[in-house]
Amino acid sequence: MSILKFKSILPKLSSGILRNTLLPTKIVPLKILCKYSSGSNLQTQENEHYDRPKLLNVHLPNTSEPLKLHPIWLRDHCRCPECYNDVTCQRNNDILKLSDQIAISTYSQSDDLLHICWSDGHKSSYSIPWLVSNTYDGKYKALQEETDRLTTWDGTTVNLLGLEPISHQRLMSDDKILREIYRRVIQYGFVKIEQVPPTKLDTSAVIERICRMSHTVFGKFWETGTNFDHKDTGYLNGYLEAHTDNTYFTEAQGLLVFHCTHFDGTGCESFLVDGFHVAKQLKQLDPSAYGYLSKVNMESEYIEPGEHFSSWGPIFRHHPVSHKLEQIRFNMLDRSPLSSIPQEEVGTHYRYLKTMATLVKKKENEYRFRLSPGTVMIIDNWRLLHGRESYQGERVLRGCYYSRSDFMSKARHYGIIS
Ligand SMILES: C[N+](C)(C)CCCC[C@H](N)C(=O)O
Ligand SMILES: O=C(O)CCC(=O)C(=O)O
Repeated sequence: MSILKFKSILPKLSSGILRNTLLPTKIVPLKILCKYSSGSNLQTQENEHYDRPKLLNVHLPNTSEPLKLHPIWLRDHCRCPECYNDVTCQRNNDILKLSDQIAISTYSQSDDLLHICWSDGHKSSYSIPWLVSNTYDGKYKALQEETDRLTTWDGTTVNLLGLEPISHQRLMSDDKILREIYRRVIQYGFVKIEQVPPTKLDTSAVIERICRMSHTVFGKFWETGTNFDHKDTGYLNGYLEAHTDNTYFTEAQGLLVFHCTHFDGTGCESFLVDGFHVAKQLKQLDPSAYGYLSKVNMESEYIEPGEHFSSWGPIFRHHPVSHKLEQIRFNMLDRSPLSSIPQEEVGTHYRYLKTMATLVKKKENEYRFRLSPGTVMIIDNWRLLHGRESYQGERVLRGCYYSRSDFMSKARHYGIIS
């Protein structure tokens, strides 16, 4: 086993709220002094095998375990212009040309770079902070151990978040506010933009300034209250219990944007429920209900002339690596006929579903307010549930969806998630 020692400080740790704490936000130029280990530390394993190769061990300061690097991984991750196109940020390599027999001929170090000459004559240089933050130990394992840093709330604590209003004028003139908008959505599940002129043009300009509108079956920039061009209760004036949208899409739209541009009537109070808070309550109240609703697949559907959407999944969906709660799919109106449960077991199913629905409907969990002309609201549709009371009179609600992938791409760009 080859051993390489680096004596230095570790790269600065990230401050992003959802970032893995072990990952550097950027590669900080480091003064790393490389000291090769003495003869006794330089070991060569006998019986080298494809899965038990000579690993290059890089000793970093303040860590007990060395960073272990397999030659084939290192050769595959060469970032030279021949192997990697840093304009397209894509690899150039053909994986089948990557030799299993590849071996390190020599290695050296200068500042924070590790240089390698390969047995095939190729030369590579790697930034050591980059190696730390892109390998199993530095990234994947850290992601598995990540703790939740979101701020969940109920109907009382939501008023204590102390969020400064964000004005239309500020949004349209100050690029820096965009990061804050993304931060609030990720941290709290919603954000409001105030003093937006209640016109179609101004609403769409606000929407487009933040992210791309998504084009779904409902169109891009939709309007309700004035038409019934999609056969959904959202287009009518009745009571809508708290729900998430698009439980019937394979990827539910990530964010919802609402702007009530006209209201002349009575009723129509809106409410939001922090589904992640409800999840915590359920876990505490009835852990087996939480476990069940995290596991059992339910089908949801949306049907209108010419369309039939369907998707399967549990109510609580967890991240495949961190196992943290990632998405709530909860819309009791859009449930398909229940076929995923043998009839003998449906009693338990309804009992768990009702336990969850009771928590969702708990008054203490609801953040109540009126959506009124001037306020554009962005809501995390993977976390918050939204609803409204019935109303009489005239109302125009405009809005759009942002896809999860699009919104998270920007949040990552702003350094809020990793
Ligand atoms: C938001 N907008 C009015 C366009 C569509 C509403 C769709 C509501 C539907 N029941 C669902 O849960 O997805
Ligand atoms: O009309 C509203 O305020 C909410 C509509 C709604 O819940 C929906 O369209 O999903």
